[in-house]
Amino acid sequence: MAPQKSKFGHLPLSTSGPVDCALTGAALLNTPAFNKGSGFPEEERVKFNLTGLLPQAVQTLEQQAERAYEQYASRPDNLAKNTFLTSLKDQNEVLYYKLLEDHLQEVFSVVYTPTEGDAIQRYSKIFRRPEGCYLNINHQERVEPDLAQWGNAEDVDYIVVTDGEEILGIGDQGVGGVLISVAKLVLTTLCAGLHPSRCLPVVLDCGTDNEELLSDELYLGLQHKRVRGQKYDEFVDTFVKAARKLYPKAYIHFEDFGLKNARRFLDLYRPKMPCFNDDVQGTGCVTLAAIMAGLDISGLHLKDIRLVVFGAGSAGVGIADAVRGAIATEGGISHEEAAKQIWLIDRPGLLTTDTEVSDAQKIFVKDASSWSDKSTDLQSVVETVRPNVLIGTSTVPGAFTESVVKAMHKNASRPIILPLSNPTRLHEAKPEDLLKWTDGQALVATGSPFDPVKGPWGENGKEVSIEVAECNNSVVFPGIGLGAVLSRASRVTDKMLVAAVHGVASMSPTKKRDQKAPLLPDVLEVKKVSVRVARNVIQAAVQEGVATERDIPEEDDELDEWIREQMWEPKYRPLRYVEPRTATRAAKGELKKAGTVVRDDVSK
Ligand SMILES: NC(=O)c1ccc[n+]([C@@H]2O[C@H](COP(=O)([O-])OP(=O)(O)OC[C@H]3O[C@@H](n4cnc5c(N)ncnc54)[C@H](O)[C@@H]3O)[C@@H](O)[C@H]2O)c1
Ligand SMILES: O=C(O)C[C@H](O)C(=O)O
Ligand SMILES: [Mg+2]
Repeated sequence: MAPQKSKFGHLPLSTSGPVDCALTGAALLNTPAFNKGSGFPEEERVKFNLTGLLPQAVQTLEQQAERAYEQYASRPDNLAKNTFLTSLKDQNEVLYYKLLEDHLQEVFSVVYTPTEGDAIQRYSKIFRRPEGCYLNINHQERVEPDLAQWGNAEDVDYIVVTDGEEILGIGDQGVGGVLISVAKLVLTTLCAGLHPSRCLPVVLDCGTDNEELLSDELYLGLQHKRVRGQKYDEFVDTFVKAARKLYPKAYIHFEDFGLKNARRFLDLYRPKMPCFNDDVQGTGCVTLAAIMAGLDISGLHLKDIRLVVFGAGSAGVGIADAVRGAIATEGGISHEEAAKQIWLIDRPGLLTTDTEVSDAQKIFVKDASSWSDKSTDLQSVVETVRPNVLIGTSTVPGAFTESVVKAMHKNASRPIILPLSNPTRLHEAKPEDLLKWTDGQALVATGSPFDPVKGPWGENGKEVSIEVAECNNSVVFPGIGLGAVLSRASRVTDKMLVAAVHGVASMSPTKKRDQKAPLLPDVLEVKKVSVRVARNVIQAAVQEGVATERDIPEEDDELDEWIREQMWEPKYRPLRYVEPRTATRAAKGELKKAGTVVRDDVSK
């Protein structure tokens, strides 16, 4: 079968056309990127020496997905389901993504927040096979050769890297953090069609300060305290430099680094390469989009915002920055002026000129003298500053008490309240309580998924069901990554991020003027959202002069088609046999877990 040519010509990520493969027999069945199991058609069974290794029936991907779903559904709990899916991914990648796509709503929380958090905590207990690239702080000379095993310069588009120090809200998980890199990449494929074989999950193993892991003899990482200081900085820098050298086009996504490091590395590397910190920037973008949707419903504007952020770490300050930028841009005022509308609270209470703060927090501190006669805890701050938006990124469950919420509601008829701490048990409040305490008036979105809340908040006390949007960076990071990868952006600029926010906000169900609509698009819309976000990001990259890809279509419709054509989909593609001697490394299946890289035929 001749490779299908796109009307756009050369598309490095195109997913149509046959796949070159030099593997045969059992080796082919054991290579998840090529394996089709009972889905191998008759002629491929003959050509690739599979007859005798498979039962006779040739089944469709749909039939296989049905069977796999039945097996999945029979697992007793979410962690067992998560483990089942990990094994499936290890056997047949197309079938895995097909199952996820067919049951998106149901599986989202199983492959991602919150169940992935449980899998990470139990990493060394439930481990079966390695996934991703494990780098060792004690052997920095091996960073480059270890990373080089993942392919040639053209083979990697997207890298997620973590050092495992601040995983979700569950703290230091050491080497188990690799599973957050894996999960974020599953979403980039599922939600934005990044080619699964062109994504690379990395964990920087620096040791761990988690005593439980240190005393667990089954722990799989370096069993010593976290290395910090100069050696740690050198390790991160060695990794970044090696990644840039080996895969010069790859986009680097930093995930779940510790508070002190997340911002520092972002500031250091951002001006030099296409990189992104999801906890700071992704969370900032999606939360700003949710706030904008909430303002729309309550008839307010960015200039009216009075925002209290509880938990001023990576996510909290990232959100504050995004909101500050938006207020400044809309109002044509300085960032210092805009910061006056935002109050940050952390362990010591409100951050004031008397509190020790980080560089990133500095712009938000309030004059201590004007607070000298007042308490600076959450309740007092809410009573004093009368916020209309309250955000939780503190990992303190239940911090938004009835009394705090009622005090806020006194001055804000439609308070926007976003408890974002993950996993679910760490949320600052439950949606049902927030709605109960505010007579159904709170505009709520949460960091992890929650069921709709029923209550007597319709006309004449009629019972209504209120859907709660998930305000998770997963709404936006896949689309930002897709846009950056397709435009081959040399940087990720502020304007590209603002464009992403507008992309998400434009798809909020509240645009239909439904006062009870969730603030953000539903998970089922996720691919459409990613295309929209990618379009905005690409257009901003072109305007900013950082897009290095030529031939990017100008018109919206054509650009959307160009984006969609390059998104990988879970479909079986015909295999074309190539001699091992002449095969590329990818086709030989030598790369990544003994062979999950697939070279797209159309790029030749
Ligand atoms: N929904 C999302 O998309 C999303 C994105 C990123 C982070 N998060 C969640 O947000 C939480 C924080 O993540 P992070 O990366 O910012 O972590 P972080 O460690 O950088 O920040 C947490 C902050 O909360 C503060 N804090 C702790 N106890 C407090 C208390 N009693 N009172 C006030 N402040 C307190 C800490 O001092 C720290 O500054 C986590 O639960 C994480 O899962 C959610
Ligand atoms: O991973 C998530 O669910 C969101 C976020 O990146 C977090 O660290 O909590
Ligand atoms: Mg995170």
